[in-house]
Amino acid sequence: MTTDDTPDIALKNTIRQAALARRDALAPSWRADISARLAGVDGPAIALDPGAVVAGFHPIRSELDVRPLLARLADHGARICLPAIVDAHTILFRRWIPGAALVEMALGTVGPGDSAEALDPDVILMPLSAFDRHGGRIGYGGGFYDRAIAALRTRGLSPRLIGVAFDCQQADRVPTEPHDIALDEILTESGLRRLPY
Ligand SMILES: Nc1nc2c(c(=O)[nH]1)N(C=O)[C@@H](CNc1ccc(C(=O)N[C@@H](CCC(=O)O)C(=O)O)cc1)CN2
Ligand SMILES: Nc1ncnc2c1ncn2[C@@H]1O[C@H](COP(=O)(O)OP(=O)(O)OP(=O)(O)O)[C@@H](O)[C@H]1O
Repeated sequence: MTTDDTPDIALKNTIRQAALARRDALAPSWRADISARLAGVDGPAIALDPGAVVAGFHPIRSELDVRPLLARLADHGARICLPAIVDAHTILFRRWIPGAALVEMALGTVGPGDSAEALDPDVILMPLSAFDRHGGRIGYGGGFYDRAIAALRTRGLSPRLIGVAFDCQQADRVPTEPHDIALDEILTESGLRRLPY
C-alpha cells in the first residue's frame, strides 16, 4: 500500500459506515417485503440460463435477504451455492440446497460444511455495504469477495457479478483501489440495472 491509497481507505470507511447506518435504519418488515418481492410473484428478478450455478449469501446484520430469491431460482433449475469462510482471507463457494442446515463459520457467519461440494459460480450475488453507479463496491472490508473473484479469474473464469443492496446504500462515488473488482449489475428494490448507468 502506498501513502496515496490511505485517503481512499479512510474515505471507504466513511462511506461504508454511512451506508450501513442508512441500511440499519430500514424497517425490518419493509426489508422482508423487498426480499419476498425479489423472489417474484411472476418469476424471479434475475433471468438465468438453465442449470446456472448461482452464489448467494446467508444474510447477516441488516442485509437484503436473498434466500427467497435463491429458492425460486433453484425451482427454475439453478444450482445454488453459498460462501464458506475457510481461512482468515478466503471464501469458497459450496453447494446449498435451499433450506438445508448450515454450520457456524468465522465472523459470525454460517455456511455449508466441508462435506458440501465446492462449485465455481456462473453468477455471484454479492453482499455489499455501498455501491455507486459506475460499479464500485465496498463490502465489510475483509476483501473476501475481491480475492475469491480474482482467484476465479486466474483460472479463466469470469462470473457475472450482481451486487445486492437497498437503493439507500448507493453512494455518489466509491473510491476504487487496484484490487477492487467492478460490479456488472446491481439488484435493489428498484429492480436489476446494468452498470455503469
Ligand atoms: N451475508 C454475508 N456473508 C458473507 C459476507 C458478507 O458480506 N455477507 N462476506 C463478505 O466478505 C464474507 C464474510 N465477511 C465478513 C466480514 C466481516 C464480518 C463482521 O463484521 N462480523 C461482525 C461479527 C464478528 C463476529 O461475530 O465474530 C463484526 O465484526 O461486527 C462478517 C463477515 C463471507 N460471507
Ligand atoms: N485480490 C486480492 N489479493 C490480495 N489482497 C486483496 C485482494 N483484494 C482485496 N485484498 C485486500 O483485502 C483488504 C480489504 O479490501 P476491501 O476494503 O476492498 O474489502 P471489501 O470489498 O470491503 O470486502 P469484501 O470483498 O469482503 O466484501 C485490503 O486490505 C486489500 O489489500
